[in-house]
Amino acid sequence: MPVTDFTVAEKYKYQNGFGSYFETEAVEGALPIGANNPQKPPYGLYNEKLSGTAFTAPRAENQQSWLQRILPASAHAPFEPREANTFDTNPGVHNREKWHQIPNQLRWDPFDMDETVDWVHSLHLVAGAGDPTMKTGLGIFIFAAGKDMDPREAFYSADGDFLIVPQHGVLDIQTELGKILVRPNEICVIPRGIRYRVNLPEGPVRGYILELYQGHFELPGLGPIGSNGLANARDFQAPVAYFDEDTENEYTLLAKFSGHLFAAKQNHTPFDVVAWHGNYYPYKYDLGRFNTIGSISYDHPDPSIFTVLTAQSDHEGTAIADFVIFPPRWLVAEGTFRPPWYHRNTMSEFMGLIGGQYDAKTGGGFQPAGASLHNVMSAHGPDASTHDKASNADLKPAKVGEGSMAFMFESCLMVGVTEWGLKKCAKVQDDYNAESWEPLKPHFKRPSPAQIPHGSKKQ
Ligand SMILES: O=C(O)Cc1cc(O)ccc1O
Ligand SMILES: [Fe+2]
Repeated sequence: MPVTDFTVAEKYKYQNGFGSYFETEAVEGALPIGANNPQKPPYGLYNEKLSGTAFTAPRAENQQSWLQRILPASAHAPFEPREANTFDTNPGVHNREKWHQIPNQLRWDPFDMDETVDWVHSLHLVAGAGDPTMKTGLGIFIFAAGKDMDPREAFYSADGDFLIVPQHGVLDIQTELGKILVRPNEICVIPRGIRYRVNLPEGPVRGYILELYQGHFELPGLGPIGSNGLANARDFQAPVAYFDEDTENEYTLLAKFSGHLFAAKQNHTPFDVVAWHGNYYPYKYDLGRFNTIGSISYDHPDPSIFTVLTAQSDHEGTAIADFVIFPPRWLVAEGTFRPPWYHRNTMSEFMGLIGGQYDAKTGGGFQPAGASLHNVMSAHGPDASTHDKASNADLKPAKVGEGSMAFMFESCLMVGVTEWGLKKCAKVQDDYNAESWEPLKPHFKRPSPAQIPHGSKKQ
């Protein structure tokens, strides 16, 4: 069920639609009419373009917004490196950190809360591929924070778009373009460059982030499903313009740039956008609104039917990142082994669990706030206890995943694991294979020799 049903009063106002062209004014008349660069913009504001794609990107892909603000984003002192020895989320490039490329199936126990840090310092890169300096690939982060960001700080990532999946706690996000409240079972996307500040109104938070170093997320094509279904465009919500007015106090702008942290001072608030229009903006989506589609005859379909958002590579149908969910749903397939099949995938699969239990792993080792990684061609599938139950189940219609939400970041890229992800976090389970697949028993019943025309030898 949706988190944001009609009975829950929302703290902030939104405008609805995915990829829509929005206009929003916190002060009526702040957007110039019929021009982007009038000699004298309304109310003495500055206008500023924020480009999310190359100027010359095809019209259908082009993303940008025009911001009407009290002072331009460039009005700050030069950036200085901050925490250069500790803040590095771009392994390989600066040689302090390196990727571990390993074929093992990996599973992590729930990641710890950390109440001592704010949003910026809560970001732990666990896995990824590519390089933000080349605008290729993705980074997968775990976040765990217990402190509000300083009210005089704003953060942005020049490296990519953040797809944020909270698992615990509430994120109150003030962005340049307005405010968004994000709770578990909701997600939000903060595109590259947008400045924001995260408050934690209900205490500690924890969750997952996919940072997309190339392109942007879009809704998957629906093919024969038709014009509605899966995540519907109107359920995506963008903030309305909201601004602070402060040109007296000192603020710090924090930038994540090639995985490193930089800081610059400025003597005015970064949150001074009075109005904006465009199609480059942060947005949120309530996973409870996903219209889940599945087999109503037989067989287990590909999980692509559960794709919420996709970011395509240059090869259509092959994603740099798919965000896929496994919501509560009815399984009715007849004569079918209903959980996921055993498989090896040319794509890599990183999974997390927001709450409840995932129907492919009923053995107990895949827990909320934990994770798993099945890399390119790393074999996986239901654990032995799930196989046993599902092979003998009475195939009545059954609701799976009640109160549960698992998700997958699926990528065509082989993902490496960081030193933190493999060792420092101390959450990798050493009994994943032993618990999941090694206990599987052969059930092969050898037919009579006449039934095996080409022969085979029993050892
Ligand atoms: O491995 C997993 O649990 C994810 C998954 C689910 C599914 O229903 C089919 C394929 C797949 O990779
Ligand atoms: Fe899989």
